[in-house]
Amino acid sequence: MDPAPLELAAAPASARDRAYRVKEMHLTLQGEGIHAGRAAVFLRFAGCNLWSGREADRATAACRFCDTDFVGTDGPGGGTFRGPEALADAAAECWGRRSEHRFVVCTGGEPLLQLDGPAIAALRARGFEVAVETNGTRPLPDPAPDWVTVSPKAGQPLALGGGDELKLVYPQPALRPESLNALGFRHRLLQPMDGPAQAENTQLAVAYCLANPAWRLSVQTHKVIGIA
Ligand SMILES: C[S@@+](CC[C@H](N)C(=O)[O-])C[C@H]1O[C@@H](n2cnc3c(N)ncnc32)[C@H](O)[C@@H]1O
Ligand SMILES: Nc1nc2[nH]cc(C(=O)O)c2c(=O)[nH]1
Ligand code: SF4
Ligand SMILES: [Mg+2]
Repeated sequence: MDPAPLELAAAPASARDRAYRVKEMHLTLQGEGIHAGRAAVFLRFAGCNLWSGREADRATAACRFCDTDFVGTDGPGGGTFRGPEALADAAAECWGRRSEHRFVVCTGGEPLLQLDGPAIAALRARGFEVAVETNGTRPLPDPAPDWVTVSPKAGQPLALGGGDELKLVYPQPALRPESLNALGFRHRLLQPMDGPAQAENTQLAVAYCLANPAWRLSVQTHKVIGIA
């Protein structure tokens, strides 16, 4: 049998053997929310609990407006990473040698199906501030990410009652922004739903923010400037 290094032999099997399935990993600018414009490694986990990712299933999925391909591990920088250290090493390589302001955005798919405490600790150990973009249906790991963005989906109960930013894709007729007022978030944003009605949805979001100044607009800036 192949002997494991001592420190790995001492670690629990779950942390040592954990395989993370990643659709893509690349350096870009955060396009959305309060951190829009900030350089970040985008770590996009494969898979979601609200849609299979297959177009044939979209019309019957719990979340039907998704703008993202999160199926498989075949994107740029994607793959299966064995253990938190391998995952964090790949993110550090993506960032490059610069040491300051390291920022990783864990997204998906639904990142909280895979992102666990050991992965967050390994990313932090490499100097990263760790952000997550989640649909809010799963609890946070321990240690928790440094920045939590929750984007709730109509009809899907929230497991998270607060966070750093609430980013509601708008409009979702069965999920009015007012119904989220009691939740504990530092920032509240409306992000116009992309798709055939994107221009109209943007006007609706602008009107809502003008009438309700606790909310601000989140434009998907990466789409405007044509980066990933
Ligand atoms: C692809 S999701 C992945 C993270 C997580 N599953 C979630 O839904 O928050 C990343 C962000 O894109 C948003 N998003 C997805 N489809 C969108 C669309 N058609 N228009 C605007 N935002 C969208 C999500 O609400 C979320 O804030
Ligand atoms: N540039 C850029 N910013 C983003 N912010 C959230 C994104 C996501 O898909 O989670 C995203 C994305 O896909 N690209
Ligand atoms: S929950 Fe997020 S990743 Fe899943 S289908 Fe909806 S927008 Fe896409
Ligand atoms: Mg995206």
